[in-house]
Amino acid sequence: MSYQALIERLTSLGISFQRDCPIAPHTTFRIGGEADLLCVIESLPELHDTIIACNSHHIPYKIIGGGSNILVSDKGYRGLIIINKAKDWEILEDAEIPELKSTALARHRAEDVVTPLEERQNKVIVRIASGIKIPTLMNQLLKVDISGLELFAGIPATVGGATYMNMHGAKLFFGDLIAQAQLLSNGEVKNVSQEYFQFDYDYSILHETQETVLSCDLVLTQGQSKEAKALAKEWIMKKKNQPQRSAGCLFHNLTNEQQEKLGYPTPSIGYVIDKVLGLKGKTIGGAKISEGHAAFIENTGKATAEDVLKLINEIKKQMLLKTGIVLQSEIEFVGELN
Ligand SMILES: NC(=O)C1=CN([C@@H]2O[C@H](COP(=O)(O)OP(=O)(O)OC[C@H]3O[C@@H](n4cnc5c(N)ncnc54)[C@H](OP(=O)(O)O)[C@@H]3O)[C@@H](O)[C@H]2O)C=CC1
Ligand SMILES: C=C(O[C@H]1[C@H](O)[C@@H](CO)O[C@H](OP(=O)(O)OP(=O)(O)OC[C@H]2O[C@@H](n3ccc(=O)[nH]c3=O)[C@H](O)[C@@H]2O)[C@@H]1NC(C)=O)C(=O)O
Repeated sequence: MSYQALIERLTSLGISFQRDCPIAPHTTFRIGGEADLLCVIESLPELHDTIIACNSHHIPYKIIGGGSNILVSDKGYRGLIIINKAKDWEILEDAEIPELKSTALARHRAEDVVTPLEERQNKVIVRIASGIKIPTLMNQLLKVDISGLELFAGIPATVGGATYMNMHGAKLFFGDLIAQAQLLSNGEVKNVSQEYFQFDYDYSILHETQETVLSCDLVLTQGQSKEAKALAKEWIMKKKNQPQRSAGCLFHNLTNEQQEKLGYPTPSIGYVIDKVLGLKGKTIGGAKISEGHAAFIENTGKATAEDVLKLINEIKKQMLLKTGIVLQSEIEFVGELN
């Protein structure tokens, strides 16, 4: 693959890049080989222009947001890795507040659904660039007395990754808050509403279309920041056992039907890996099933992607043997993995 034309284009746009650059520092796992090319973009016009340049020179690219839901191959990535750090946001004054649907209500029993701070009369729409990290955004918004993200406190995802995966915190899904989004689709910018995404558990239509989220218009709450701060603190505390050098929960929790059929007290896949499969603490190379929460694999220092994959396969094998359930891993794989 020749990168010369792309390099010339990026240079003329003033976008700096590195060759043969390690991807691991841009992921929460801290695992992965080198990218042939890697650039860090700081604004939406840069993100837009970089993708257009890749398309016109037929160079594969991959966007990394928080890098919190990916496992990067030990062989790295052939193409351009784009680290998205576009972080502007603005309140859209007088924007119409649409009726929104909830993935949570479609999936869980209504009485189980936790909604963020019930009193939501004073709604506000905020347009947010896709590269900002959720904790940074939450804190900046709380400073101007806007709440609504507290159930996602402590999740190191960006707005783009959270949309792509329909991130959840408790039983609130990120897509539940999206009024509209601005996507880059085949070189064109388009506005789409919540319905377009077909949000489900760890799913949006972006898995099929490969469009890029430039920004999202979120319906948030004007006020209640004091209560929101307390709730955010509570969720951060609840997650204190979860390891940092990981990619979140590796598998979906059980469905209500699976849980009932197996007679387990919780749908938590962490519970199953720990108490049913007895695999908590199992280690392959530098990868370990976390002692803090067994749905996480953690990098104890020098784990490779191969180590993590072997551990994932071991969990899948034991799960199938003991419960008959075929587990699907929920993380995205980047580059060539065996
Ligand atoms: N509940 C929890 O405690 C935790 C949850 N998570 C989950 O991790 C997710 C990952 O977020 P993040 O770390 O930012 O994502 P990542 O950087 O890990 O990227 C994950 C995927 O999101 C896609 N993506 C990233 N940015 C964009 C964008 N602007 N437009 C379209 N697609 C994009 C990429 O797909 P591609 O380039 O192929 O389009 C990639 O495959 C969250 O949604 C959350 O669900 C993670 C950790 C903990
Ligand atoms: C980390 C993620 O989200 C996490 C989120 O952080 C936590 C917040 O409490 O709630 C979910 O975990 P979870 O369903 O395992 O909830 P927890 O409250 O941690 O555990 C539920 C029950 O399982 C038990 N449990 C959990 C882990 C474990 O190793 N052993 C165990 O016995 C716990 O004791 C508890 O009784 C999300 N997981 C999924 C797949 O929905 C993610 O999606 O990446």
